[in-house]
Amino acid sequence: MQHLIELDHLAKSFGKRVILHDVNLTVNRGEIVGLIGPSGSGKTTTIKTMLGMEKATSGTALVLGKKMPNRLILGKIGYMAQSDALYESLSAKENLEFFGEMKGVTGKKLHSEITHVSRVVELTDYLNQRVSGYSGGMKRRLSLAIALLGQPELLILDEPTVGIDPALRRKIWKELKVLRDRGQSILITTHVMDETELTDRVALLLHGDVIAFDSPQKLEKQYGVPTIEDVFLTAEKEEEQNENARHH
Ligand SMILES: Nc1ncnc2c1ncn2[C@@H]1O[C@H](COP(=O)(O)OP(=O)(O)OP(=O)(O)O)[C@@H](O)[C@H]1O
Repeated sequence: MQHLIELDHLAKSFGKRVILHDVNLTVNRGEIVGLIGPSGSGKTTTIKTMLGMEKATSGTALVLGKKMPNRLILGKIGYMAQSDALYESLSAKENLEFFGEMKGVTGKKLHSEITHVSRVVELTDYLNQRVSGYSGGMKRRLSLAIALLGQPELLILDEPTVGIDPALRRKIWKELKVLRDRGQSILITTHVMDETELTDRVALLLHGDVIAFDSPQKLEKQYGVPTIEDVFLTAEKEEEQNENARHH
């Protein structure tokens, strides 16, 4: 298997509304790929369609070489959805135990992993608290910790750093790089442009198309600008001009 994720001319409409036009994207082993785009550009729809939670209108999506949904494959990836799916009446620790066991991590291994992932997201002191008393940011952090359990070869993280303060965000990125260096692969969506400077490759999603896909450094060079935010603004402007030219 060459790519852990391979999206080939993926398209998705809801009724007459086209959300994804033509999304092409790959994730290789041991790399962090960012998917950025403004709110409503189709990031979550891309992820849900690739995971088979939404049916593609056309095109193909392969995850670990297989078409989703596929239960075996789902057990092998760490997926963090945009909305938290946690057991509110249970403690954080009980949530981690439950989801860890579902992934087949048990006994001492489970407890050492829980200790580690809780540290990464700085929830060690709150593990015995019920999730219903958690803030939004704490719930995001717990969801991320759950996704990391079992050291999955592929992590798919949908806006994992929303509601998380900058210091912890930096720490989380550091951990993601450690995982990447160990050979795990990560697809991460965000609308925080400066976060994508930390990815190996970044796909810019605009109106349901990937308008550019390369390393942040190469994109900055190609567009002759200093940041990914500038790349995005420049690419967006070019797209608009192309659109206008097509209509005149
Ligand atoms: N089930 C659905 N039925 C109809 N429209 C939908 C459905 N799901 C998403 N959409 C529409 O698709 C568009 C893209 O939504 P999506 O959630 O993929 O964007 P996003 O890039 O993840 O945005 P955000 O950063 O705000 O989460 C939105 O306009 C949304 O209203």
